[in-house]
Amino acid sequence: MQHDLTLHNSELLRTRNFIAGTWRAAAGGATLPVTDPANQRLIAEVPDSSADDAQQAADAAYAAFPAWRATPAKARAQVIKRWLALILANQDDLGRLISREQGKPLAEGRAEVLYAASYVEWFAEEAVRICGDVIAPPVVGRQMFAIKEPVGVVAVITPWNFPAAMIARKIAPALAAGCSVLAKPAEDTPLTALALVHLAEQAGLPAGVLNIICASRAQTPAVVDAWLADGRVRKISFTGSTPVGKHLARESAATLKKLSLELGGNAPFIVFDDADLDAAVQGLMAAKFRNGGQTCVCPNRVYVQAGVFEAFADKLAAQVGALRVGPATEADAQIGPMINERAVHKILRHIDDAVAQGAKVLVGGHRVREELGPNYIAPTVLAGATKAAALCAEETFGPVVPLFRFEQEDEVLRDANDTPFGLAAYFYSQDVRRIARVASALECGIVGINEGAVAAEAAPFGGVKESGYGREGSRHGLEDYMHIKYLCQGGLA
Ligand SMILES: NC(=O)c1ccc[n+]([C@@H]2O[C@H](COP(=O)([O-])OP(=O)(O)OC[C@H]3O[C@@H](n4cnc5c(N)ncnc54)[C@H](O)[C@@H]3O)[C@@H](O)[C@H]2O)c1
Ligand SMILES: O=C[C@H](O)CS(=O)(=O)O
Repeated sequence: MQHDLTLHNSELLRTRNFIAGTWRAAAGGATLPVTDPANQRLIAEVPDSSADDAQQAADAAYAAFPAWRATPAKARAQVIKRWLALILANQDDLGRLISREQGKPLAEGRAEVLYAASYVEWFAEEAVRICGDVIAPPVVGRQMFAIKEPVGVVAVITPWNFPAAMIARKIAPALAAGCSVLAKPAEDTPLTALALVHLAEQAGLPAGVLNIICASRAQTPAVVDAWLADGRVRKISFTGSTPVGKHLARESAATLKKLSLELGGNAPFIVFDDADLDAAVQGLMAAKFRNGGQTCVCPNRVYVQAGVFEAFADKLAAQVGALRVGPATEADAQIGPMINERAVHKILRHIDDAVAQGAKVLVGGHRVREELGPNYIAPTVLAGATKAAALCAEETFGPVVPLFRFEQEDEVLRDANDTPFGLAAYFYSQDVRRIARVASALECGIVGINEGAVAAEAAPFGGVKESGYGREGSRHGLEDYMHIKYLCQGGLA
């Protein structure tokens, strides 16, 4: 059953699983609703899959892998390029689909399509540059080679905050490497992923090479656990929360699967007293309020050196207070609804906890636009939060900026690194020696130096510590979908 989502290309609204080249309902016939976070209205219903569906998908992917692996890299690249062309040709519809099911402003939805497409383009090009080594033999009569081979069947599990980009930056390298794919998108935002798979089918991807099944939060463990227990599934590529990432790491040990884990963050954003304050404010606005703060790399703690604290706080509060909150249907909306009530409750808990411990609300701090629904939070700046505040240890994943004052560099580096997470960090300084020291001292995978917008397909994206391991994008992104085989040929003396 579908509701009022009109697309230029109506074929993009898919409400079935895609297994072995056919669109089908869940084996048990169950469905789950996909609702618009802007107003809680039903958009469509998709299959609520079970372990049976997971098994069927794994059968299909395993059967399709040998032929796809044997397909010349150039031919694989051509299919991926056709997929790219179809994604770009459907940018408007895909952008609207993203905004509708995830809630982000339409401009951000359209931009995400281009971001997703940039990964597809990157790995279409990388596919034909997979090279190995010819090794100088240490003894006479021997030839030695190191070749790269696809790992096999890959399960990709993705979050709701970037419904197109997160799945594209997994499927594209997997296909480029010659792997076959099992995809399980987030229960809140399956429609974009289903549309992308439809376009991959249109691009001529052979049946069984790419399979996608949807599942509710309740059914997802059964689906993914079936893949975890299946020895034919040789890799899990996961983007999501650290607790789920740890679960996948534990459960994949039984069959020693290769893992890529892009997990939670708790990014510090540091403003030193020698920073360009206007640039720092702009950088923070870009990093923090993209997708309403619902990104894994957005600043979660903002440290400002004492000498510039008041000036920075004033500049920031003025900009944050001017942000417009509303649904994607409002052209001037800059901050959309949060994804669901659970997310809203966490954000409000963080604000209330910080205030209870002495923080002052400079702007925001409450729900807004409640006539539209319960998921709208006012962009918020807090000053004077303590280290004991929940928002210091936990990822808020919303439009909340807690400002912390600091005196010395060594003090702020200690605080910045005082977290089990290590995904992204940002700092603003114009002192070249400080830039070198701080960039080296920060414990994370991504550092923005006088820059708040770090995402790019050419960059290795990933974290350290409990933000996971593996890298997505860049020339490193393909390695996670391949292994190296050493060939030693003797008898040539
Ligand atoms: N590092 C990154 O690139 C990155 C990107 C986006 C989001 N994230 C992180 O993801 C989190 C927010 O996304 P989320 O709420 O969708 O995360 P989540 O971990 O709840 O869900 C992510 C995916 O895992 C699935 N899942 C949930 N429970 C599972 C289980 N027991 N077994 C198998 N799969 C399960 C979900 O259905 C979803 O598809 C945040 O922590 C954010 O930092 C990280
Ligand atoms: O939320 C996580 C995304 O990976 C952030 S980004 O779009 O890659 O910067």
